[in-house]
Amino acid sequence: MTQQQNLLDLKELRVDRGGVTVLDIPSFSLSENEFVSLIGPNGAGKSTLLLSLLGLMKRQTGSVSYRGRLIDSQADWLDLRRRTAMVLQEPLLFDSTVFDNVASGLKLRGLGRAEIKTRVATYLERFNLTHMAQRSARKLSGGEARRVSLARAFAVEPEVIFFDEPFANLDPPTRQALTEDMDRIIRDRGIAAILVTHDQSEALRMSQRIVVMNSGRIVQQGIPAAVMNHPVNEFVANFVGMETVLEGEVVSNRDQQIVVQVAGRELDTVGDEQPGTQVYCCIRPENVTVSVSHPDARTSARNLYPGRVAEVSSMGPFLKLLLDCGFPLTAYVTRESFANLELSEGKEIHASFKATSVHLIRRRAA
Ligand SMILES: Nc1ncnc2c1ncn2[C@@H]1O[C@H](COP(=O)(O)OP(=O)(O)OP(=O)(O)O)[C@@H](O)[C@H]1O
Repeated sequence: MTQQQNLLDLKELRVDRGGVTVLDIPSFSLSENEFVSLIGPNGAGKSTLLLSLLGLMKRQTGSVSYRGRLIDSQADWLDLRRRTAMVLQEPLLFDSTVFDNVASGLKLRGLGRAEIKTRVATYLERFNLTHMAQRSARKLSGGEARRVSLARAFAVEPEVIFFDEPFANLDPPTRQALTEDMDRIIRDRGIAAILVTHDQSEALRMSQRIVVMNSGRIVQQGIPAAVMNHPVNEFVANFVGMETVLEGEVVSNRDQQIVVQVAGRELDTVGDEQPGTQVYCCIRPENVTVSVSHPDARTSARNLYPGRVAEVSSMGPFLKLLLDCGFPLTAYVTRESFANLELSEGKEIHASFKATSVHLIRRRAA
């Protein structure tokens, strides 16, 4: 794979608000075509980081470079903002038609009337808004208004796009439809993106990299499966919820009975995904059963793997077992089961879980 050029590079950023340091980031970068999600609890500094990357936040220290060039004048910041677009949780539409709202960024950038008309028509169509072009933006539902704000952002054909919880409070089907539309355009046009989200499924589905923030700092970043399966500390482990997340590829689908290939093994699950689809298989630790002998073949669990206990750690009333079954798998057992089964690190076991316990999330190709 060729080395991708960094689009954005941020160095030594410190932001103080009300005498308190709310952001302290030694470095952060975004590559060409990359999709990064920022996750973290309320107040972690995610929105402040987005605003800082665009020079929209007063900072104590820090520099931003774009395509290797330091941004060091007001004209440079304006040029950077012209190449980017931002979508916020609030659609912030002005009191005019849907068409005018989508056209607004293009007028600001000085495009001619004919070009604006064509461009707006293209993006209204891509976001399924053509039939409401002349509707008042004031009379839209929450989901429609978000669609308009997305169309407006994409219409300027940005090189980088920033999303600050653009789908919060939308019902799951609307959210799913919007993320799919957005994902398609991002891939088609090779746009780099940073998404702030509280929805980890969304972060998994969309991103090539997840950045976990807490108290103004980046505490971990990496490919989604690495962050989910190998949290660097207790904070990240608690925050990401400790589900097992495995990268795989669907190899067959017969009447929605799906087989996914994961690290050379086959996993049975259910769903609509077709062969060739890249997916994450998410398995909650409470759905994994551990036994020391081969369990009765008549169990309803479709997935059964020999393995061994790689690591044991305490989780209050439970013990958390990290199992090595050729792929990592996390399971919870009670202290009583742990003693009865005479489990210990290194012990050989069988792990099983039902096909219906595997939650599939489509994954962006690397
Ligand atoms: N105007 C302000 N004055 C003082 N402190 C502020 C101000 N705005 C934000 N902060 C503080 O900066 C920190 C980072 O806030 P920020 O909004 O970036 O967090 P976030 O991770 O985006 O949170 P959320 O998930 O709640 O949107 C928080 O501690 C917040 O209280």
